[in-house]
Formats: sequence, structure tokens, C-alpha cells
Amino acid sequence: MRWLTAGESHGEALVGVVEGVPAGVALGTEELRTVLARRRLGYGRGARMKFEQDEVRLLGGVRHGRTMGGPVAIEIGNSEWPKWQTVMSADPVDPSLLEVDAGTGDQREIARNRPLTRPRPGHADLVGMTKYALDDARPVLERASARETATRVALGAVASAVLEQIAGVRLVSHVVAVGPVDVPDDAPAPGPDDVAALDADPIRCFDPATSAAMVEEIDACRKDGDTLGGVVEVLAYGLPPGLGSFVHGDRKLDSRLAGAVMGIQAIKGVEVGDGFRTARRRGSLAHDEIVREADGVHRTTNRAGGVEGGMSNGEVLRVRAALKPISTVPRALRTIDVSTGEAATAIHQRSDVCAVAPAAVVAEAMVALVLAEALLEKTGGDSVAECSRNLAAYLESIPEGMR
Ligand SMILES: Cc1cc2nc3c(=O)[nH]c(=O)nc-3n(C[C@H](O)[C@H](O)[C@H](O)COP(=O)(O)O)c2cc1C
Ligand SMILES: C=C(O[C@@H]1CC(C(=O)O)=C[C@@H](OP(=O)(O)O)[C@H]1O)C(=O)O
Repeated sequence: MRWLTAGESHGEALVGVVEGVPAGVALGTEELRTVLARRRLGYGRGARMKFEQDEVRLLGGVRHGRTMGGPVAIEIGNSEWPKWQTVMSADPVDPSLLEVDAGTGDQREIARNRPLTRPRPGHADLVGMTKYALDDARPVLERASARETATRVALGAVASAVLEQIAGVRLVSHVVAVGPVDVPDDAPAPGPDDVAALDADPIRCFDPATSAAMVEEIDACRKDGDTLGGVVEVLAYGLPPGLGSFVHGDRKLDSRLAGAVMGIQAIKGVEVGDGFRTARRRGSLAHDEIVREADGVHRTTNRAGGVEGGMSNGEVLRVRAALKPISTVPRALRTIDVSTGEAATAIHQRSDVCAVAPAAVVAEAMVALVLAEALLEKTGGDSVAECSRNLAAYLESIPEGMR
């Protein structure tokens, strides 16, 4: 399986293509609408989330609610496009229309037309302008923006459908920290049937007391003109053992998960299982002992987070990711104006205060894409039926003494 996205934050539409999806996967526009709506949730998001709509269309690869085996193409139209069609036009436009004040006196239009020359520390602006030889940050932030994650979430929904329909794998994502507010270590983790409860929580946190404290923290931060990051967790239930491999670093499931999740805007750390906490333990308290019980072989704990030797081991997969605070800080940070070289304060028109809840949903999509790819490598097959048959044959072939 391979996938790509295209499109800009304020462009007409985002486009995603995923190839290598077997035929027969049940998939429809409604499922995509559901996941896209989930990505828009979350206390602390900015004004844009309120007025902008994701207009999703399945353009290819699906017929009458089933994939056909060809690339699946998804378009997410941007309902705000009419306001941006001059600034972001693909074809050249009359230069007078791009004058900072084109004569209408509309302050928003003036802001859209003005070159962005005061790069934000922590965003892609300055180094992007340097690398691509630009004197305006607009082309950089348009593609660097996490608006693109809408496409990833739509592609992730295709991957989740592959996982569930071939192997019964179900994913769930939630928020475990917002700034300094952490879910307690002993709080119960959400299961695959808890997605509705997470969607209903303002910050996608499964622990109601912590959720309330997170909301308070976001309110306090907004009042101070500041922004917040946090930690998200993705859990995958029902993974068969043996996805990924130990034979090369780039085939390891954990290295692939880390790369995919780290590729999300603003993610600065990824851990599988107990990750960094494991480094502080002795070996006798770091690993998951293997025992035989009446219903088969089990681990006594799941500190490894479902991956050993770069392969899924049949336990629940657990991946955490750290999101840095949003870099468009309302209490603007010091920067330079690249048009003059003088000291300035960074661009700030509007911004999310905290994007941890949507980041959880995006991380779930990235995990789904990696797992679906690894599942299809293991099962092969061009249809759901063939992949399911191959998976069943593999699982049946595992000797009695090892299951
Ligand atoms: C869901 C989501 C929403 C985001 N919203 C904003 C935002 O409103 N303002 C902002 O400056 N950065 C936002 N970011 C982060 C930037 O896109 C990111 O910091 C930037 O592209 C630079 O990349 P880097 O942080 O990975 O180095 C968001 C990230 C995610 C995952
Ligand atoms: C539009 C989305 O996120 C955007 C991601 C983003 C950034 O810099 O990453 C900046 C903000 O956009 P703007 O600067 O236009 O207000 C967010 O709203 C979205 O998630 O759909």
C-alpha cells in the first residue's frame, strides 16, 4: 500500500490517493464524513474550525460502497475557497487584485493579500523561505499547515476499514496529557467500544476528572495569550502476531510507526509501549513474561506495547506521541521581518490554542495506514476474501504449543 496527499491549507481542495487497497472493502462517503468530523472536534481549536467545512468526495476506486482494487482517490473541498481563490489561484491573476488593499477596504482581504514576512518561531516559515528561495512565507505555511491532516484522516479511514474487515482489528485514540495535566497512570484505557464516549468528551480524554482539568488549563492558557501541547495515545486491538519484521530496521513495525507518527505536524516524540519509562527500569521489571493459561499463551503485562523485535506480538498495540505547543502564539514571539532584516514580532492573525484532540485522531490514521500496509504484506491477496483466507491459514498454522 502507498499513499500521497496534495493541496494547500487555503487551496480549493485537498486530495489523497491510496493504492494497494484490496477489492471488496466496504467503504462510503459517510464513513469519511464521520472521521473528518471527529478530527474537527477538540476544546481549544481556533475560529477556523467553526466556519470551515470539509466537503468530502470519493473520486475513484469505490463502486456501490465497495473498493474495486484500484487506487482510492479522495477530495476534500474547502468551503472557504471563494475567499481565497485570488490569493491561491493556480493560474496567474491580474496583479492589481493582489495589491495589499485592492480598494475594498476589507481588513480580512488586506490580511490575505499582505506578504507574510515575519516568520513564526517553531513553524516552517523561516527555514522554508530559505530553502525554497521565497520572500513570502505564504507558499511555505500553505503546505506545512496541519490542514493537510484532513486528507490523512480520510486515507486512514480506508486503512481502518481494511484492518477491521480483514482481521477484525479496531483502533482507538485519546488524549493522555494537555500541557502539565496528565491522565493518572492507573486510569483505565479506552477500548474499541468507547469511541462514542471519547467523541463526546471536549478534549478526547477518557478520564472525566482529568478532562475537566485539561479544559481549565486550556482556558487559562487562552487567557494568557499562550498555546499548549500534550500527549496522545493510539491503541490497536486484535492485531495478529507477526506484522512487521526483525530482518531490517526499515521493516520493523515500531520504526515504521515512529516515522509515520513523527511525520505529523508538531509531533516531537513517539514512544511504543512504555517507551522512555522502560529505560529507567531493571530488566526484570521491563519485559512481559510469557505464561500459558487455560485459553492459551499470554503475557502477564504489556509494557512492550504489543511490539517485540519489530513485530506485532498479538497484544494490544500502544503508541504515544508528544505534540509541541502551537507555534502561532497570540502573545507573539520575537522574530525578524525578512523584508527589512529588522527585529519584529511574529505573524499572528488567528490560531488554535491547543490541537491535541485532533492530533490524536490524526495519529490514529497514521497508525492505521502503517498497520494496514503491514497486514497486507503478511496476508497478500487482491480481495478481502483472499486476504482473510490467507490470514486464517497463517493463524491456523501456528503450532498449538505457541498459541
Ligand atoms: C491538528 C493540528 C492543528 C494545528 N494547528 C496549528 C495552528 O493553528 N497554528 C500553528 O501555528 N500550528 C498549528 N499546528 C502545528 C503546525 O502545523 C506545525 O508546528 C508546523 O507545520 C511546523 O512543523 P513542526 O512543528 O512539525 O516542526 C497544528 C498541528 C496539528 C497536528
Ligand atoms: C485548518 C486546519 O488547521 C489549521 C492548521 C494550522 C497550521 O499552521 O498547522 C493553522 C490554522 O490555520 P489558519 O492559520 O488558517 O488559522 C489551523 O486552523 C485544519 O486542521 O483543518
